Amino acid sequence: MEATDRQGKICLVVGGGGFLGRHIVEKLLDRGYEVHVFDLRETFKDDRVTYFLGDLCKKEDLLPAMKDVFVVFHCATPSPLSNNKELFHKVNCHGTKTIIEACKEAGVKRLVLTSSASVVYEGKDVENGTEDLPYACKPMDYYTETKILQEKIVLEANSDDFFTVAIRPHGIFGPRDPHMVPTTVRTAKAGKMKFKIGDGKNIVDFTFVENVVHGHILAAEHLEPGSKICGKAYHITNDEPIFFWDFLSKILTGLGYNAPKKNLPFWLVYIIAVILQVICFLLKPIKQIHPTFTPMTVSLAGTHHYYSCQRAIADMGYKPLVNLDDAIQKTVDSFPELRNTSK
Ligand SMILES: NC(=O)C1=CN([C@@H]2O[C@H](COP(=O)(O)OP(=O)(O)OC[C@H]3O[C@@H](n4cnc5c(N)ncnc54)[C@H](O)[C@@H]3O)[C@@H](O)[C@H]2O)C=CC1
Ligand SMILES: CC(C)CCC[C@@H](C)[C@H]1CC[C@H]2C3=C(CC[C@]12C)[C@@]1(C)CCC(=O)C[C@@H]1CC3
Repeated sequence: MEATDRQGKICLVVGGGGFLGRHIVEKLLDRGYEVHVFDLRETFKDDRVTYFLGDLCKKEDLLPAMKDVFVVFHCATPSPLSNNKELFHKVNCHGTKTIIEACKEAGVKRLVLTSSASVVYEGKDVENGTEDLPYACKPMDYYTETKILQEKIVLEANSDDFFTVAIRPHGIFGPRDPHMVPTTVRTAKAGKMKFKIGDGKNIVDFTFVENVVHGHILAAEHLEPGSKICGKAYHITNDEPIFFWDFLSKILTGLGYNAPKKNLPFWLVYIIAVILQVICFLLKPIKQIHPTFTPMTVSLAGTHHYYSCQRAIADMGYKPLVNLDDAIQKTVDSFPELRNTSK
């Protein structure tokens, strides 16, 4: 899309106050779009942005933000590492249906959903998985369960006059990441990162946030009547699968922490995670506990899960903008507050 074509076009980023959402906002502004943000919370101020505070589950909150909008990016979610079944179903399912209703009422024609490559993951190895893999029959957590439902809702809404596409990133990291890097450092600081889970040879995709943003904007600019991307899902990765524990070790050593050297059997850690899950379930009426080591996180740490992005390369001309080594360095440099000062 030419720069002149972008002028006057309004993009709405639902969840634009979050990690990925704010990076999408910044890149849209750089490319000359007018940008609205819709979020529960105002996490930043920018005179170029029109910020709407509200709950995406309420159509009356959404409609003012949708006036004259060219495309909606929906990247809102409750925190993926929480375990609130009701909230996940409310926001990711009911909320997404509400966004679609509001789009149609406001005359918005394009919706780009941030889905997740994890919609096909159920704790077993996925090696170079394509978008044709079936959805997970037994999702490992409520987050994944509702991301599957959400993607189905959005892709099924695609029609001759309402164009939708789902972008499936995997393992997003980068500046202002609230999940990956802070959780890794917190775990290391707690002395729980002394061991690798499994043999340390499981291969995984980690995707730099700027590459995820690039995939989203490419999709929005290809989302036209008759386009082959309409109603489809696309994996967006760095296209550089890496040993899971090599990636974490680069992040940890980059921030001055020791990388895990020894190994623990995967099955042993998994059994401990399951026992922890049962204990947390029993204690729920007394106290909400969110352990770092859950069956899901342990499985992600001990199995292969990397995906082919050939469909995005072929259909949208996607190509990662930042390679993994540069991305890791940019990320480490962006978290001075997480650096190990005790050495
Ligand atoms: N972080 C990762 O590694 C991956 C994330 N994703 C997807 O990327 C998207 C963005 O994820 P992150 O940026 O990491 O999440 P985040 O937690 O940083 O941002 C989510 C935003 O959604 C907003 N939100 C939540 N409920 C809302 C509601 N009811 N109304 C309005 N706003 C609401 C939050 O306030 C927050 O600003 C999500 O859809 C997630 O499923 C997909 C693959 C990997
Ligand atoms: C405690 C260690 C064993 C793991 C530390 C790193 C983890 C916090 C991250 C490693 C893989 C990440 C991941 C996600 C969140 C953070 C990790 C578990 C997601 C679940 C985020 C939301 C998604 O859509 C899928 C991601 C898969 C990878």
